Amino acid sequence: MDALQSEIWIKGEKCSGKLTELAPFKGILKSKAALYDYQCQEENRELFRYSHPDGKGEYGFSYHQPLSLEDLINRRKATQEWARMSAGLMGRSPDYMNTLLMALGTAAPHFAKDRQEFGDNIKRLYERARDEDLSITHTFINPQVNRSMGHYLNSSTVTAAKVVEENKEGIVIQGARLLATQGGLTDELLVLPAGGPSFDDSYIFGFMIPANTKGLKFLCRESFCYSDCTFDHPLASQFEETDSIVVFEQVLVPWECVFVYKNLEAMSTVDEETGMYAFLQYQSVCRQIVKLEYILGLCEMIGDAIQIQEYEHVKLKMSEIINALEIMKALLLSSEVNSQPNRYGTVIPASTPLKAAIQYFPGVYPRLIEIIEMLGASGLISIPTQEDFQSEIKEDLERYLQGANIEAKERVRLFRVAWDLSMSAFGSRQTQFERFFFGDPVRLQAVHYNSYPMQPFVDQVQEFLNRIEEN
Ligand SMILES: Cc1cc2nc3c(=O)[nH]c(=O)nc-3n(C[C@H](O)[C@H](O)[C@H](O)COP(=O)(O)OP(=O)(O)OC[C@H]3O[C@@H](n4cnc5c(N)ncnc54)[C@H](O)[C@@H]3O)c2cc1C
Repeated sequence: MDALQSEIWIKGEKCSGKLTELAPFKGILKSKAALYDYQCQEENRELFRYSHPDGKGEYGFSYHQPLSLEDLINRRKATQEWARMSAGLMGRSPDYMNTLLMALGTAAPHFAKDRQEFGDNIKRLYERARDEDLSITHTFINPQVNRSMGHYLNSSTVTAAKVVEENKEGIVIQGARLLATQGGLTDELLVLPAGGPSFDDSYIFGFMIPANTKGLKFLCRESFCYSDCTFDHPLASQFEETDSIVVFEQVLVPWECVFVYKNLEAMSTVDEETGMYAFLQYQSVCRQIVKLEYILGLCEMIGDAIQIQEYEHVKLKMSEIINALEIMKALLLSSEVNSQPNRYGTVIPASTPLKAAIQYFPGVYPRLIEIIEMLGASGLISIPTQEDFQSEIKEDLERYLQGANIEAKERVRLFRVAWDLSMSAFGSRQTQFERFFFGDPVRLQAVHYNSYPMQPFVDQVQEFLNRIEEN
């Protein structure tokens, strides 16, 4: 990441020097490095690495094409093991995008239908990313300038990224996209057409380019990592991913990086051909389950620290978390049990239960955060810092902030985690992330309804009606 020298802006300044030493980024980069280190440890080899039949080498699990249910289950175990290293808080751990690239790259003939070289390109991009174990960010959304139904993307004022020139070397992109989580903090950037109606084919492209490509700028939001003290900011100091607007300033995308171009048909059938959404949802649901496990454990520890578990409403709230966890686990299992190979041999988890999970979680997550706040109460506010515990008021804190069976500093450490997950800027952003990261929940629900096989249920009711004898 230090060597790339990608163009990253934060708080009005262009970053220079080593990213791994800059306050907003060093925590998340260290946490990502820990994932790769863990994957490389000899004792984790079986779970995290696989050998390709060509015998060329060993690769990270997230690039593995599952060819059996066993492969899929292994993918789940590895995904969740990685997710546990961040308590499910790293929404864009590298396996998210690697999984997408695997789904696209192993379905190369789909892209070759348009132009043979597009099939070759996606296969080569996948294999290079796999061989070098690259990390990738993505940006699939146009700027939020005007979302009205009749809005036509005006070509005289380019806002959404579009092709402005095509030449021998490639396509030239001008405009912006949002919202790249970890934008600038990955090796590469993957771009697919933004959803919704497209009146103009200059907005239809799919490519992957290095993050340091000339003209590519990552405009980061303010960092929510206010200090690197892990006692004061236990989560933000490690897992603040940053989000950025991606600006393309006359970016030349070489032809060899392009795999979709001005072909709406290739995009409208891409999910059915590659299973890409099912795989992205599968990775997300695996991670969300881990997050739920941590929320459940955290709430139980809060309850124990101040001895509130005997109260009926506390039990009810705890059972809400348990229900959410069990529902998500059941949906994930259903997606595995009903998985099917596609025409390229890739075993794709069933999409219907995953769609249900990916819509259910954004609804239930804010409620779970509310439960943390309701159980923690003032404990989420009475959270002195590490410096306070090292100062003259130490004895006061130790006496007045002790728990029922836990020392004050340990109790504050626990409640600080709860605060950072719920009430801090980092925690609020986590809630917004879970609401929106897979797309607008409103439109996702509509898509699910539109694609759900309704006829068998209608037939069932019709048969039932037919059986009722008139009197
Ligand atoms: C923390 C965070 C991280 C993210 N990370 C990434 C990332 O890494 N990569 C990436 O590509 N994207 C990322 N996203 C973007 C995410 O995909 C979008 O937020 C999501 O698709 C919704 O789009 P939008 O934010 O532009 O909302 P809008 O589409 O602008 O919606 C705003 C409101 O208007 C309503 N609305 C708008 N249009 C319609 C319509 N046609 N019909 C009905 N209602 C409508 C919506 O329901 C919503 O209430 C991230 C978002 C967040 C919040």
